[in-house]
Amino acid sequence: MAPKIFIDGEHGTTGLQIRTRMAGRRDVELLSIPEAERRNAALREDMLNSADIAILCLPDEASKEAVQMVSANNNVRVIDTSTAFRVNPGWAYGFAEMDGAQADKIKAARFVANPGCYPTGAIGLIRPLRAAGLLPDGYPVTVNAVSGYTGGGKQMIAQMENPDHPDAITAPHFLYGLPLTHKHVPEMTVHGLLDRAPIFSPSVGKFAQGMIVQVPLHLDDLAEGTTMESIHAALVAHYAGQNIVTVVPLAESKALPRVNAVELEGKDTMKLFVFGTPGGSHVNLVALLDNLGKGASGAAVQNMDLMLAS
Ligand SMILES: NC(=O)C1=CN([C@@H]2O[C@H](COP(=O)(O)OP(=O)(O)OC[C@H]3O[C@@H](n4cnc5c(N)ncnc54)[C@H](OP(=O)(O)O)[C@@H]3O)[C@@H](O)[C@H]2O)C=CC1
Ligand SMILES: CC(=O)N[C@@H](CCC(=O)OP(=O)(O)O)C(=O)O
Repeated sequence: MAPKIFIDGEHGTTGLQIRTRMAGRRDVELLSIPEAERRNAALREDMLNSADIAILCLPDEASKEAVQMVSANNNVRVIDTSTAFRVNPGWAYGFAEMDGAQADKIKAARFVANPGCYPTGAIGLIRPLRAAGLLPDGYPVTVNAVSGYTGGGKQMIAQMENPDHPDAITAPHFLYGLPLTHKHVPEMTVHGLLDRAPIFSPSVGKFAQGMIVQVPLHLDDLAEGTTMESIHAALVAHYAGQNIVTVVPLAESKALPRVNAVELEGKDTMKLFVFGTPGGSHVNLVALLDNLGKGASGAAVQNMDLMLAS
């Protein structure tokens, strides 16, 4: 019998994209509730407890309630796409490529926390350098990013797409998270293996799906002898043997005049770049992804497939 999957929040931005990715699959059975009943708690509880895997695409508080609804039922495994459980040690962090053991942890887990979109880029760049000893303790990491507006869910989509919305946003590109306390900072710190929280400055552009995450570094303050080439080599070694996260060859990135935030729209992969000048004193590490692909729905389906393979 095909495993049953229930997407709680299936009519929201992340949920809909997961549904699209599952369309036509015969190896799983999708349980579904009509859109008008999406907040019917009794019906949701029933569906959640009938699933082999429940994928939660809800705000944090609703996710916590959904987890409560299945906590006594060991037959149900959970993938949560919210921020609620990402630094909870009882949950596996759903970034399979972040180190060699992570895919097996996800396969075996009952509870999997799907990473945030920005942390996927930031951790993807930072963790291999921490693991290789290139990024020393105490280094003041900064993370600057731009996201497509679908990252803000249904509400921001309406603000960006509907000029008559009472809170319509007309800016083509805006900074937010200005108090520097964005909810993704703990996750970047813990899974980036950082001993100091990074300064994180996010922004949104007037495009639906796509994301650039930048981590600029001073080579003089890294482990002695670290160069642009050794950073690139560490990333290449870290991501060897899989095809979701690719490290762009230095010769290729050197020839690029610009990086297009929407290049990976609709794709579930991530590209990493190392920019700088050979012999120079600075590098800029860049991750390119779709906030709804490897940054959310694509990662959730990848995690579901790992869990089903266990
Ligand atoms: N968008 C993105 O790029 C990413 C999103 N995420 C996370 O995924 C989760 C979902 O976000 P997103 O899809 O963007 O949000 P949306 O607002 O687009 O969708 C959320 C869905 O959940 C429903 N919902 C809200 N509260 C409840 C409740 N109490 N009970 C049942 N259903 C409820 C909403 O219904 P209603 O329409 O009635 O409000 C809506 O259908 C969030 O935790 C978000 O942080 C993670 C990574 C990236
Ligand atoms: C553009 C935008 O608003 N983005 C969201 C993050 C989207 C994401 O990664 O989702 P989680 O909330 O699940 O972490 C934000 O900054 O809150």
